[in-house]
Amino acid sequence: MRIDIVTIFPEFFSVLDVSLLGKARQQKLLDVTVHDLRDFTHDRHRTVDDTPYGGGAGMVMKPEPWGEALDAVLGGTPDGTVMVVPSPAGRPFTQKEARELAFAPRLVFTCGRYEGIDQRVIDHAATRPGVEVREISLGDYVLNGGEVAAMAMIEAVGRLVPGVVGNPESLTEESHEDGLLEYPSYTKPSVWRELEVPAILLSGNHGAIDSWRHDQQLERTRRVRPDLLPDDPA
Ligand SMILES: N#Cc1c(-c2ccc3ccn(Cc4ccc(CN5CCCCC5)cc4)c3c2)n[nH]c1N
Repeated sequence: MRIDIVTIFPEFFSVLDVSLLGKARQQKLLDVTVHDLRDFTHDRHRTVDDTPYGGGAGMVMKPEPWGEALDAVLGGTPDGTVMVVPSPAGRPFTQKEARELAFAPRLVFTCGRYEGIDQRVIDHAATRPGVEVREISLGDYVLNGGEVAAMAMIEAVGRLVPGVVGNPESLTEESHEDGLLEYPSYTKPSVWRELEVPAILLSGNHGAIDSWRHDQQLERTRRVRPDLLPDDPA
C-alpha cells in the first residue's frame, strides 16, 4: 500500500520511521511519502493561509498550494485511491473503516491546520478520476490540526495490511473486531501484589477458557460500551 501525507508539519511523521510501521516500510509492505505543503507555495513567506470569507475567527488554508500539492501527489493515480481528509466535521473513524481502507491501493492524507482547508480543495479533489474523498473524524473533540488524526488512522490501517503484524490471528481478537470489547489479558507471575490470575486461565481447559473470555467481552462491553450491543436489554 502506498500512503502519501500532505502537511505543513512533515517532521510530525518522523515517528513512522520506527516501530511496527517503520519495519513495514523497510519490508516494502508500506510505501509512505510525506510532502511539505509549503513546497507548493511561491511567495517569500511560503504562505498557506488567509482570512476567511464571511469573517470569523482564525485563518483558512489557501486553495492554491493544496491544488498544486494534490496535482503532484494524485497525478497518475491508480483507481481506488482514497483521499482522507481528517476533519472535526467528518464521519467518525471506526475499525470497520480501517479494515476497508486497508484494502485500498493508495491513501492520501490531507492534513489541515488553522480553521481548516478551503472547501473547494475537497470539492475539486472529488472530481479527480479514480479518487474517492472521505472526510473522517477521529472523535468528538477538537484537535488543532489533522496530523494526530492522520497518524492514528495510518496506524489503525497500516497494522491491518497483510504481513505487517507478525501473527494475523492477534488481529481477530481485538476490541471492535467482533463488535465487542476485548477480554482482559494476564501474564506471569500468577500472583502479583496478592492479585491472582483468574484460575480458569491456568486450567488448560481451552473450551472453558474461550467461553470465559467471551463472557468477559460481553460483561465489559455492557459495562463500558452498551452502545455497541445491538439490542442490549440494559
Ligand atoms: N480528524 C479530526 C479532528 C479534528 C481536526 C482535523 C483537522 C483539522 C484542521 C484544522 N483543525 C483545527 C480546527 C479546529 C476547530 C474547527 C471548528 N471551527 C468551527 C468554527 C468555524 C471554523 C471551524 C475546525 C478546525 C482540525 C481539526 N479535530 N477533532 C477531530 N476529531
